[in-house]
Amino acid sequence: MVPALTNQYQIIFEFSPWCQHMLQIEHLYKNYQNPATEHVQVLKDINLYVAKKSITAVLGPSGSGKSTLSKCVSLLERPSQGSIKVDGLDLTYLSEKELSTHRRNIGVIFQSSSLLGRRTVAENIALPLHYLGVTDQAIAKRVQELLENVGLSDRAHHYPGQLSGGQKQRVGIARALALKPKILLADEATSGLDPETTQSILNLINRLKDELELSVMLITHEMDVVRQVADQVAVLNAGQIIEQGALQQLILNPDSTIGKQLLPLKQPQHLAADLTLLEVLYSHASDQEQSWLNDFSQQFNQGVQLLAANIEEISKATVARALIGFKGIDSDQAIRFLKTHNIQAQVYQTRANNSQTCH
Ligand SMILES: Nc1ncnc2c1ncn2[C@@H]1O[C@H](COP(=O)(O)OP(=O)(O)OP(=O)(O)O)[C@@H](O)[C@H]1O
Repeated sequence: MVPALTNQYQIIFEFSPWCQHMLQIEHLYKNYQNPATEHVQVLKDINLYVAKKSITAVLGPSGSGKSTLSKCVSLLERPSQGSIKVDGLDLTYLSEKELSTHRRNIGVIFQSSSLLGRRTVAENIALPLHYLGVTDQAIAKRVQELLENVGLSDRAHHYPGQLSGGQKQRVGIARALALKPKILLADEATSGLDPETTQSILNLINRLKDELELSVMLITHEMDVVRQVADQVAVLNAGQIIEQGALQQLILNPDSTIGKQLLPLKQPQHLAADLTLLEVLYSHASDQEQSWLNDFSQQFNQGVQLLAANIEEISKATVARALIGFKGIDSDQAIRFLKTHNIQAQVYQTRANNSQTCH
């Protein structure tokens, strides 16, 4: 039973224009109690928000709880505690009957597109509409629209067995969008696809997000996927979120572990012992030239060596992590100078130094 007061608040929240997050997961816990096993806590105090027209990636190693989180968000599994609000409405309070209506707001794409092999592409896409009792004429129109959206108009009468992995996934996306959901939940949607197909599926999800104003939660273990499309990133480890934030902010945070993994720096093999080493981090608009290395040399009248660099185009900006080395310049002075160029710098700990510290 939903208390009357809570219902009122839910209704006010549902229609309020200032509710900027389409999906709000708050203090979510999931425990399992199997007869064969002891009490298992799989998710612990998960707090996660997905804004309208944005992509939040949930990244985590095997066993970290990604599938369980996905099942909780689509309410295939009931959370043990906490709330899952879609457009302001808490789904965890709803009865199974109410849930069957509200679940339509969440379209799910799975790793293997799980299509019915004996149904054509058009019939697979039409399934959710059939279950809802939509008329044949309306179904035909909607399926045509969806086929165009995912670029498969010429495959309507093919069977899944006649499609490539990427095409099957496009059918899965069309089916997930059939009921015009507000949220698209992509659960390992590109796992097992080659890099080119992965890129095309991510481009499609990105385009549909903008055109259909979707909020996307993308569950993945692939770093490349996150780099390519995520606006926000949350890292799940042993059932807890250990880091989260905007993709670019995490990369530009020198203390972020996921930032280092998203934009790693390869340490050169041989580093002269007398070099002062700085790790630098910066971003600038992709059409802006950066001449900070020249400026640095001129300022200190000393040569500077660029020893390693990883430069990526991320969220329409150039983001770089680099290692520079120089002699005869005070490192604090160098760090202060770089700051005037909006470059963050810190003294670089070589692996040899790090292992000395550890021992
Ligand atoms: N029904 C269940 N009963 C008990 N434990 C479970 C149940 N389902 C999942 N778990 C446990 O929860 C943990 C997280 O599992 P989950 O499948 O969510 O992880 P994952 O991050 O999706 O892993 P993978 O990437 O390998 O699919 C695992 O230790 C798993 O054994």
